[in-house]
Amino acid sequence: MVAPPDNDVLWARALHYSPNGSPALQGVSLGVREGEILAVCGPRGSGKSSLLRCLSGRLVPAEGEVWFNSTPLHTMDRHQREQLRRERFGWIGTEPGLVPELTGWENAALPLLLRGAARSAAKNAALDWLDRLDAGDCARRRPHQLRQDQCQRIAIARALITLPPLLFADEPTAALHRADGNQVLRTLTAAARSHRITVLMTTGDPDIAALADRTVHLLDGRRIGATPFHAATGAEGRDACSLSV
Ligand SMILES: Nc1ncnc2c1ncn2[C@@H]1O[C@H](COP(=O)(O)OP(=O)(O)OP(=O)(O)O)[C@@H](O)[C@H]1O
Repeated sequence: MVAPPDNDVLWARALHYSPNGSPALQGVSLGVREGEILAVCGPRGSGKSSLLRCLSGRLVPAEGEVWFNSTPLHTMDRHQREQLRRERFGWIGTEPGLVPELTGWENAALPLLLRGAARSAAKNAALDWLDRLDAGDCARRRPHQLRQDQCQRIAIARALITLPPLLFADEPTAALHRADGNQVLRTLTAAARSHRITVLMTTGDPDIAALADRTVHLLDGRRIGATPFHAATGAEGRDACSLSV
């Protein structure tokens, strides 16, 4: 086993994944630096979700290595991976996946409540995050009373409330109206930057990818190059990836 580079918080080498014989990932390698916001782009079926699921320990690749700092995910058993995901990773899916019986703030506070936090402290933290995500007026309503973008803001608050070192977002705004999606993502990336949360997100939308520090592209389960984002303007861009395919 090869040790990962010191400056990468997440590092993957030569990932292969073929569900039901369909080659979703064919040798993808990737490094993500601490505090970086990285967008994985590609057309439908290019392997974006499969990559995110392998990197976050939701799936185990058939071949290859995944390291979180100095911890190898690919050799962990299921219980160890679940614990790591619960304690260190955040996840935002395309659908909010809220609990219908709970209010907005209870949904956002759920990770803290499950960790045994006092209800009042968890509520205050949830209200704070909902405010920051422009969803303060959703706190006392249940999901069926809310719009899709409001539910997704609650899901983002739920993912951020524990301040995970690493946040995975799988097409987090794909189900939203374009303007809503862009605004939700701006708030998410601003919150992540202010807390130095590393973010790995997938998207098929170049406008969403433009909010990241760096973009990598997938096609047919392979990386087809890495571009430092904003390289032309130098506005927010950081160095290119430490590893290529
Ligand atoms: N569980 C599965 N069973 C069979 N095929 C799968 C499975 N998961 C992914 N695939 C196939 O692997 C390829 C990559 O899928 P994946 O969902 O990772 O791509 P994607 O880029 O996220 O696409 P989308 O934007 O449509 O979600 C596709 O051809 C898909 O049909």
